[in-house]
Amino acid sequence: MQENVIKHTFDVTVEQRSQMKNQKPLLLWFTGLSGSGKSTIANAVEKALFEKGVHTYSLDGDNVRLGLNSNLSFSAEDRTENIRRIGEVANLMIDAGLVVIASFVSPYEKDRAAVKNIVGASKFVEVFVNTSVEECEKRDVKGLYKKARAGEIKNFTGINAPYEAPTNADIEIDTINTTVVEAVSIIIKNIENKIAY
Ligand SMILES: Nc1ncnc2c1ncn2[C@@H]1O[C@H](COP(=O)(O)OS(=O)(=O)O)[C@@H](OP(=O)(O)O)[C@H]1O
Ligand SMILES: Nc1ncnc2c1ncn2[C@@H]1O[C@H](COP(=O)(O)OP(=O)(O)O)[C@@H](O)[C@H]1O
Repeated sequence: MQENVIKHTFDVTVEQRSQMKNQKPLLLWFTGLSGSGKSTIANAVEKALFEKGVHTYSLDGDNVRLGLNSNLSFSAEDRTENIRRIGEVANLMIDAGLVVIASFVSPYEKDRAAVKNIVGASKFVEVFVNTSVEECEKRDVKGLYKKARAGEIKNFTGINAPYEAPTNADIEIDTINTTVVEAVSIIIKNIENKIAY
């Protein structure tokens, strides 16, 4: 598509930036229904990493949709574009040497696979926050399930839009049987070797 654009190479490399930060960059990708616990666990993981001196940055559904992706809806096509742009942004942050924590519903398997392809499989860790629709609806943190049931939100994931659950996530967290503290410990254990310089 961009036939007249030629990639520029800079002298300071990702390896040098990584060495300076004493860490290897990584994308930790949380997927799950609205209210499943993505932001809660991602926030706790970022705090734990921050305390260990790891340079992180969090990308979160609501925040990105209020800014960078404010022109996108929740149609299947726009969700795909949402996730593609986030994958590209995460890839730039990886190039900057950061451990990126992304929390998006990301309901389509092919979109998550595309992000993995953008950043490279070795730098992608998928965390499936596995909470049933029934439980998310019971929590209804933002009152969105109530609105969706009342027909006030169309294309609401889990109610009237699909969620394709990952079949081979690197980490799966069942939030009924796993506390936030336990989830953090499972996730940190999984990634500590991957981010160690
Ligand atoms: N129709 C519909 N379906 C799902 N979610 C909806 C919808 N409308 C608004 N919201 C709110 O937007 C947040 C999800 O945005 P994402 O960018 O993560 O969605 S997606 O990955 O593009 O599917 C999601 O935030 P989280 O609750 O943090 O997941 C909701 O608060
Ligand atoms: N084990 C758990 N892990 C994560 N969240 C939990 C857990 N148990 C209860 N919750 C609650 O579920 C809600 C999840 O909301 P949130 O993190 O905003 O979800 P999401 O980002 O997936 O929309 C929060 O109110 C949180 O306190």
